[in-house]
Amino acid sequence: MAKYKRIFGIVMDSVGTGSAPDADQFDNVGADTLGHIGEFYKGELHLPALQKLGISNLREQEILGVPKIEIQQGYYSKMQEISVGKDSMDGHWEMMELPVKQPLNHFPNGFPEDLLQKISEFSGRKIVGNRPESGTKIIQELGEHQMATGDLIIYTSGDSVLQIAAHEDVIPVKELYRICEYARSLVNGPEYVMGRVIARPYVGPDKDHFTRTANRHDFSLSPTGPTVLDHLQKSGLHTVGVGKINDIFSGQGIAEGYHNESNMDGMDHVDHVMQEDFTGFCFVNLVDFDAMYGHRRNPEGYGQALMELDQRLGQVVANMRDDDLLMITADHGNDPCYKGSDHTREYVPLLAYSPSMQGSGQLPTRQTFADFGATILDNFGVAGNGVGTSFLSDLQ
Ligand SMILES: O=P(O)(O)O[C@H]1O[C@H](CO)[C@@H](O)[C@H]1O
Ligand SMILES: [Mn+2]
Ligand SMILES: [Mn+2]
Repeated sequence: MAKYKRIFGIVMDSVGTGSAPDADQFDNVGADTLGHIGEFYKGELHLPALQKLGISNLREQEILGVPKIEIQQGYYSKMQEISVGKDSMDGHWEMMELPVKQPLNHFPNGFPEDLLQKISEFSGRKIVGNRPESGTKIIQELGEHQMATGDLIIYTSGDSVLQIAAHEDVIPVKELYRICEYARSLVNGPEYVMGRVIARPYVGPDKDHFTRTANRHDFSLSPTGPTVLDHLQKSGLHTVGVGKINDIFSGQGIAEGYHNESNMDGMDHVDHVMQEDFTGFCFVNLVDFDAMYGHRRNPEGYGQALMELDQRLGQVVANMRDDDLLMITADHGNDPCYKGSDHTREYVPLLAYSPSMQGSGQLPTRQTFADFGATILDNFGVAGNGVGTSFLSDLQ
């Protein structure tokens, strides 16, 4: 019989905990999402629920305002990434035992002409932008032009992403999705292989009032092999995806899915799923940390969002059943105090708690995010891709 009947895995998107040993290869030495937010708050960052779970204990240096404590609930550690990229897809796929080993295409100098021409012909629209840029900056710069001309705003970042920004009144969301689906078909290989095509709709009257909407949609590369989610589903276990999870795995291996309007909406979905009776795995992504604060280099907003989540986590912990396991982690870093506007190559936290645990303490640092998925498979006695190492027997 499974040790835990229900496993809840919550990914705090981009909440890294210090630069990874290979950060130099990404020009990210010194990045530390949690550490720098703590410093920014000068001791006023309060995360009591995460603190009890060991969020500071897992670090060499505690988060300012969140002292290390002696008795933790459950087990804590940190995980290192082996995927070649530092995007959400890399992180989540690796957690599900499918690390991304093949480098994907990046376009730091803009997309090739042939690709853009095809998108232009398909959509009947001209293309502007075509460079790596922050999504909020580029709509401020080109949004009014788009309103006047109907041109598509296409841009990228340090990740393997092709993003299309479109004002909802000028290019309806449905049309934008169709264009993105077409663009997706162009970057599935063999010539170009990209992680994600992302629809970026926004609204607003003018450049000082544009806001992006929750109609964002990610069109990911389909998983290139079976994932932990597939293995679980094939073995008759229930799988739930909350937030971006469904997009990241192209729906593969997910039986029940929820779209999040925000982090708090995501936590409402968690509360809802916690009331359901099932045997299996609920995989949750909370993207606001990344999209609203990390890429925007906004440490104040980031800290606020962490404190809001912390309150909700306190309730989750209180509502857990004895045979529930909660694991909290992240998919990459995005230090809001770092240069640029891209993700940062960092360790991610790993917190594991069940009310049935008798012990607590530190687990060895995980050499790959895949240990997360390997532990879930081990719990249900299901064979996987053999990539990670289960820490199930350490949870006592
Ligand atoms: O600046 P915005 O549009 O939020 O884009 C960011 O979001 C993408 C996906 O996380 C990243 O690759 C980065 O480009
Ligand atoms: Mn992410
Ligand atoms: Mn991101």
